[in-house]
Amino acid sequence: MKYYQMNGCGNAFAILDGRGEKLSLSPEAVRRIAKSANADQVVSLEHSMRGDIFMRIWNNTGSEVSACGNVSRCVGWIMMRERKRDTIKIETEAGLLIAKRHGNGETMISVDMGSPLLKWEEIPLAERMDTRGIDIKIGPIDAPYLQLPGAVNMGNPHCVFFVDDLDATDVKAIGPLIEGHMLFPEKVNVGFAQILGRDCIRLRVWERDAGLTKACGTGACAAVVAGVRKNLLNRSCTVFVDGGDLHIDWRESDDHVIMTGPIELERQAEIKSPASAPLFK
Ligand SMILES: N[C@@H](CCC[C@H](N)C(=O)O)C(=O)O
Repeated sequence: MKYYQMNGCGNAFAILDGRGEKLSLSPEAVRRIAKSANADQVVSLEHSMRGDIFMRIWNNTGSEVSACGNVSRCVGWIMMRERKRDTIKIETEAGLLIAKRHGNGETMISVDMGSPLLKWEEIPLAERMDTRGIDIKIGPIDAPYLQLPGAVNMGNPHCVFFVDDLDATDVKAIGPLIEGHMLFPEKVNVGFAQILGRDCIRLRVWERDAGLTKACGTGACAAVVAGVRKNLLNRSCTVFVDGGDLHIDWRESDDHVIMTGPIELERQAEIKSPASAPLFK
């Protein structure tokens, strides 16, 4: 089976091509592969009835998830190379994604991430609330230093705080507190965005079940959607993450969010089984 180590803006992945055999990974196997590859997420590729490929995704702690923006670009690139095409349909548990090569750049890929889900029950939240600014405050009750994060589902749940100074924000302390907050029955990815201009933000994301990563693609989409809904941002926006830049377009014409960014192939090998993935290292 083919095995890849790739990253999208520094968000690191171990990708196993399980199309040749029935690949079923236990949470323990996922954790072991992720640890040995130093990956944030582990992905298996399977045959698809609806698209060119089916992509199954796990966080490095072993939980299965329906969406991952950065790995969608990586899988799109693998399939573009295999099929010698510039457009690929990727089936996920959250629906069908279309990946396209962007411009002439071999490794710049755009993915149509579909429409954001914005109703409270779609996030999901535990109770009815205006998702443009949900009722969470951090700090003293009469002078919170962070409050009213926007909530957005991009195939996975996100909440996004807009902060004055990202470097002064303790993402590693606040992230886990909010990740498991009782308002989020499925837990949540927690974004911290600093506005640099109406078309430009800096973003760090404490990812659900994976911790702080160098980039979160769905997090970047969610941050722009949340910023537009608060009238802080334009619909077309550059997002500076710790591992690079992503460009996000929340299209007015069809409500779809288009994410564009780079991918990098770090290593590739033929392995006998998932158990031999660590030997590759
Ligand atoms: N790195 C991702 C998101 C991965 C899933 C997330 N941790 C979750 O549990 O929802 C991205 O690029 O979108």
